[in-house]
Amino acid sequence: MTVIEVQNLAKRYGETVAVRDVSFSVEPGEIFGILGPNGAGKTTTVECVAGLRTPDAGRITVLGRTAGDPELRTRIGVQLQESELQDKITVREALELYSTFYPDPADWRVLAGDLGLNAKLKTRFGNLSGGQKQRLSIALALIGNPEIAILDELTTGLDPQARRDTWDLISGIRDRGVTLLLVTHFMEEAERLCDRIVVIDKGAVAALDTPAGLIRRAGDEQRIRFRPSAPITDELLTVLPEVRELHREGSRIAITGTGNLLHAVVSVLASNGIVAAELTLERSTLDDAFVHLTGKE
Ligand SMILES: Nc1ncnc2c1ncn2[C@@H]1O[C@H](COP(=O)(O)OP(=O)(O)OP(=O)(O)O)[C@@H](O)[C@H]1O
Repeated sequence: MTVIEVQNLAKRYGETVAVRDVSFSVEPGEIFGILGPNGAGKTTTVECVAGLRTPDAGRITVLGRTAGDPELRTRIGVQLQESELQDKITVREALELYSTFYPDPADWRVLAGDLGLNAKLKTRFGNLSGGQKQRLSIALALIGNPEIAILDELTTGLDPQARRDTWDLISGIRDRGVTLLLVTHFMEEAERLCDRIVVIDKGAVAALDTPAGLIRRAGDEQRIRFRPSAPITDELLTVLPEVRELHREGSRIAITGTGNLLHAVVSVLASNGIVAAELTLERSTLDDAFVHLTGKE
């Protein structure tokens, strides 16, 4: 059974069209990413899935029910960008309070440990750093042992180590069978975590694919750089069908091309008795795919 089904979602705020036409479906146990430039409509989309906003048009079903159905409240964990906690509440109080909202809550002590909050249990929310607030909001999204967790900008504000720890935590949650819907700006995060990604641009779907599939769409272009051990002519390499462009950067040569570029270039050099020193190879990344699809850096 499809866990989340979004069909032709549309939502506007007054004159602003936030979501024009978005459709996607999420399978059980998937980590499904929503990627897109600022203002693309990502948060509005997940808020509609979470039942926090009512769509103007389209249909959303979650676990077989219409989004917003009160029965879904305890089955979905939501972490949104803005936390609604009061400044005076301590971390421990928040965790204990949220545990009482659910029929089968997780052990908040374990979650606090997993999210590195143990030393902060007595700290008031208002005195937490941005990263600590973020970690608490992730813990609160997971505290009800949800079947689906919706995480919006999950690692924004976290330092690189905390971000990696959170990725491990997310992978662990998926391994327990939870389906995850992630909104993210971080390409590395999307590439590392997501099984599939929908790219939303100006309120509509620009692409829906696996991270590798999106990267392929950006073109299979590669770039190699090296320093030849002896002078060579451009023609030696530009005649190769794999080579699209050759530049000289001082004593180094930079080549872009496709297919089995590295093998083709190194073979020609070797047959001419030339060694490619300081050789590097770069491939398209999800960043390239994103720019290709949305035209935005
Ligand atoms: N409550 C609101 N009232 C009016 N306009 C809104 C509201 N929330 C969002 N918008 C507008 O709707 C559009 C989509 O916003 P949304 O927050 O869904 O995009 P987003 O892709 O999540 O953006 P970001 O990456 O910046 O968080 C934007 O133009 C935004 O200004």
